[in-house]
Amino acid sequence: MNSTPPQGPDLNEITRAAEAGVAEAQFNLGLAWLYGDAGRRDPQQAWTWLDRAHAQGVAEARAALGMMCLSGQCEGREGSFDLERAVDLLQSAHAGDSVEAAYRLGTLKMTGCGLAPDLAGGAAMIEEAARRGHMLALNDAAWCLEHGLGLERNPARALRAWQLAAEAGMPRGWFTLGVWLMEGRHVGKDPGLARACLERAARSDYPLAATLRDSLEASAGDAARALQLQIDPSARSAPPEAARERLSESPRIELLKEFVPVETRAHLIARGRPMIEPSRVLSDTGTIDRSSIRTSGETCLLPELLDVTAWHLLERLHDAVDIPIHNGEPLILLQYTPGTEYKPHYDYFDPARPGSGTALRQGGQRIYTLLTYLNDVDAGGATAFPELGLEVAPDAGTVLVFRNVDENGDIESRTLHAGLPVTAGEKWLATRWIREKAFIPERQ
Ligand SMILES: O=C(O)CCC(=O)C(=O)O
Ligand SMILES: [Fe+2]
Repeated sequence: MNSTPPQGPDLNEITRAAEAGVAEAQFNLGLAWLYGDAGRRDPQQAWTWLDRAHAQGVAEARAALGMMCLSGQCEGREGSFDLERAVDLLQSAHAGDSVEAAYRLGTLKMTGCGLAPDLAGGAAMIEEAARRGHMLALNDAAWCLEHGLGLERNPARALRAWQLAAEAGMPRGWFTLGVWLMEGRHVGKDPGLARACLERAARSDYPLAATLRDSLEASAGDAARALQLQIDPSARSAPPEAARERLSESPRIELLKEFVPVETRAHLIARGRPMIEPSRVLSDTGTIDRSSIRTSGETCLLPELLDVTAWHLLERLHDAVDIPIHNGEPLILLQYTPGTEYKPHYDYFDPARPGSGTALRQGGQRIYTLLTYLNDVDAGGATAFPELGLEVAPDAGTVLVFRNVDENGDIESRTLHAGLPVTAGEKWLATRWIREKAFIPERQ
């Protein structure tokens, strides 16, 4: 899926070629329908044309069909997921040399989704895709090299990978270089140069880039110099250690401060932003509907679509509460704009409530809630526990952890909580709800 989908006037020509049986045109037309460049999005058309290209041996079309199965558009039907078929299609595409398939299989292997978990094997495939110019793979490979995930930790190679990403125009590359220079991590501290790199990221509207840039007083340097940076062995090598703070013994509530680095936070906002839809809540009848209780926007990062950075955060969150990663519901990204809120509610499923049955069958009770604050909010947006007289400020990088059940596993009504209205700016939050058993969603 590296080629650019056709736009506007070209489309008629491509459609004619596709209808005449030209495989490459069928592939491009499929992508155009998939991403909406054909005027409107139509997964059915996308599937049809990609499938024809696939029948003619286009490996990247096979990879695109695999991606459709992963993202709930199998056979062009919305809401239809098929992990097994996705993996089959991706493996066959990879055998046919698809770069997209190498990248996606790499992430599935690393995260153990649909394939046996294999950190080193997954990282090797991601590196292969990065070497062949796959942009997302370049970012993920850099992350693996910096953090020693599946690849040997190597800041010098990570720096080179971020430089390549920046050079290729990826704002995440500029952002990371800016953060390293700002913190003096792996490279010498240089606020002027950091400002210039963050400015490049901010110009592409990369999340948090403008805020960080504005926090730097020094005059701007020339961002291009960041592409020649070398590792400085005397510089700091890692982000600061997180600190735990207990806010309540019973129910158990604690903060993990400075737990989530700014690159992860910006990346999650960047992933969430294009997919945000109005939030919904579980009703008494078991349906999931829009409601005045919860007026934020949200999206969910399905496990099949996790990238290495998002997955790495989940691993660390689950380690912090010592519960296996498969007990987690998919990560939810929430966006609150001024005036929006999440009114007082419980995260647990009350067994006495008629709508709870289906939810409880999918992995049991929600024993933990982990809320990660992704940005600093200009005003408002605290998380409040009215029964406990407690308010938690949404400090960027902090994780709020609370247990929704007591020592006996019974629901704990004092965990009643609310996301208070945001009064200025935006609030971005990542919510991870963790079940008592492995979470097995009910979906086709
Ligand atoms: O926005 C908040 O602070 C609370 C969010 C929340 O309660 C939830 O996502 O379950
Ligand atoms: Fe909640």
